[in-house]
Amino acid sequence: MAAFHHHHQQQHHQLQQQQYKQQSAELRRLLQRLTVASSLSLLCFSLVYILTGCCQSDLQVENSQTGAQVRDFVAYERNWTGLVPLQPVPQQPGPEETNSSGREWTAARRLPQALIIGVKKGGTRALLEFLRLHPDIRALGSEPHFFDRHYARGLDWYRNMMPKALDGQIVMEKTPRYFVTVETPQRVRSMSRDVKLIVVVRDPVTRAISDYTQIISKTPDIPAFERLVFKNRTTGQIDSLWSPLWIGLYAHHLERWLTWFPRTQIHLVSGERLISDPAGEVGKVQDFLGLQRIVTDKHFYFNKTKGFPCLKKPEGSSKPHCLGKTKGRMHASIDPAVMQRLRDFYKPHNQRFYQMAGQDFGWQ
Ligand SMILES: Nc1ncnc2c1ncn2[C@@H]1O[C@H](COP(=O)(O)OS(=O)(=O)O)[C@@H](OP(=O)(O)O)[C@H]1O
Repeated sequence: MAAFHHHHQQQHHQLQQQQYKQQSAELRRLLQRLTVASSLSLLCFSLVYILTGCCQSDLQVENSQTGAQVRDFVAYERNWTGLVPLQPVPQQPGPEETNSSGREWTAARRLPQALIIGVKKGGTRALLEFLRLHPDIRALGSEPHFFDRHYARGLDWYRNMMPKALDGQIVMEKTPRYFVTVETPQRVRSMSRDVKLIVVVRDPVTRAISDYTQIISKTPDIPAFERLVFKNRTTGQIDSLWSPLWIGLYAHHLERWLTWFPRTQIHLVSGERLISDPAGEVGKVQDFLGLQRIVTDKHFYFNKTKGFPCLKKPEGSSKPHCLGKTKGRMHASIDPAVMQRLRDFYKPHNQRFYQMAGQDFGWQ
């Protein structure tokens, strides 16, 4: 009986041990699962983080006419708003975010009140970077191409692209292609009838060569400039529909804008003077925007190596800074006879443009 009792006790003990082992195995499995789950979620977070970074830079490239150009200014991308959510974010601050005078304390995203609409290769990047020194200007670093390429995404998408701005600050962006795209003026007007428009213009012949220099740097196999400018080389007929020449027909493009906006709402900047007297040209833009002239001579110095004005202290940095390598590059040398033919071609167009502009830009 005692033996039976002992045997029974042993069996019970073994059973208990087995149960205990089973339980601890289950616990271990649970722990393992927990570890795997938490590692997985950590991995997911890391992935999302990395992807967010990737999308941001992809978008920057997509949003510029030239990826290189945006990369030139990566150091300046302090206003960049990060990954653009397709869902609108709440724009109005809550009551706790306004002070007793009703003025907003926190910055909010707003649609732009000013646009640099052109012209490609006119000096638009230089102007935008100079204007960014002004504390009352908040400018988007990249080119959003909203009105010409991404219009279907809607105004909420566009607003979310903009940097946050305080009350009284002017929000702006630059997309040089707006000036020459047919549908743009009407679309801009339907966003706001009061928006201020800025166009940097430059001698159309030099501008065309600058444009061509960029094109050939990306597609080295294209024919020579001298071949592309002519529809028929023997008759000397110019191919005015070739994009680098088409863009330079400023009077034609401005006329279109003037059917939607009064002349007073469009400010023309001389691309040549923006180089020879940046403070003077930026001064006039500040007047046009109704801002105090805060960006002045003091902000610029002439960099002899670069051959262009540079910033003593660009936004968010204390070091002097010039624009990147793709700005102010050596142009392809062009047959002087072809240059002359182009000057003759543009002469009447330029005269008409000077009349509309109410100023002579002094192009040959
Ligand atoms: N300060 C300063 N530094 C460098 N470059 C300057 C500057 N001011 C004006 N420019 C002229 O800007 C030309 C490029 O124009 P954009 O910025 O409008 O080009 S783009 O349309 O955005 O590609 C660029 O054209 P290229 O000289 O043909 O490279 C410059 O002549």
